[in-house]
Amino acid sequence: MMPAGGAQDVAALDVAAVSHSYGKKRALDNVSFTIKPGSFTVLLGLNGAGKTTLFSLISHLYDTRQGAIRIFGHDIVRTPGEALRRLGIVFQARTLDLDLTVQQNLSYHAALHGISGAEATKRIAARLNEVEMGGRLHDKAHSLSGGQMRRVEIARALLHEPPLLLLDEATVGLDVQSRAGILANIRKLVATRGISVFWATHLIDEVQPSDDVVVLSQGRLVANGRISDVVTQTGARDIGEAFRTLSRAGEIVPTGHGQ
Ligand SMILES: Nc1ncnc2c1ncn2[C@@H]1O[C@H](COP(=O)(O)OP(=O)(O)OP(=O)(O)O)[C@@H](O)[C@H]1O
Repeated sequence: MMPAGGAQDVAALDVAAVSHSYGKKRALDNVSFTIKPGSFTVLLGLNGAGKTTLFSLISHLYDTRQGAIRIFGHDIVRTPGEALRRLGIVFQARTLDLDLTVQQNLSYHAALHGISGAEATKRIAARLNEVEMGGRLHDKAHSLSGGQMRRVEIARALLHEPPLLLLDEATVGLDVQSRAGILANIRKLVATRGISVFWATHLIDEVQPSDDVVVLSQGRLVANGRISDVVTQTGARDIGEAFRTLSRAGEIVPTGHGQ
């Protein structure tokens, strides 16, 4: 099933010539790329590459002053309501209210999107089941593990049925098993529901050759395309080596990270 995001040929996300500065610090420099509908696209970059800045612009936390960002054709500055309706976000920082139950956390978010009553109840149950958290509806958020909280946040981000989901370092701080479980869950959503996912990480082991990738280094786009093609273009043996080469091209590999 394809989600109702827009025509098939419209990009899920179109980032066009976007720059952003904090005072004199240029965090993003003329970045352009698109994300195809129904794809899993990885945003790779070492610390300080500009990933969080890019996500803040896409989610309209910051104004895009240079360049344009469109979500399924809707400009985030000119038509933020239309654009944001199509976007779900899981931030790096934990955002559940720990004193509320899982259901209360999700009901609150549903209400913000104008979803209430039986429809909210139905959607909350369906989304929690998808992330294997259906049995925890009435538990307080503080009783969940870090990985379980992340799953609930993913369910919450999908309540308004956005066709594009952004996740900013969603697996940071989790153990290997939780990381793998969450990643598998998200990949399943792409395969079964046709959602487009933009997954920011600095962990190479979360990437598969068939994924699309956007590589940022020091605020510049240094590679974009199917991972297997990017690996071939850089003459590397694997994505790890390709990423190290691309990071060196951006002159940002810190001591001990490059070789
Ligand atoms: N509020 C701010 N004020 C000044 N400089 C900032 C601010 N936020 C980010 N920067 C700088 O902009 C650049 C990009 O930062 P950003 O947080 O977007 O990178 P990132 O790829 O998300 O890194 P990390 O994984 O460490 O969060 C960095 O050099 C950072 O120091």
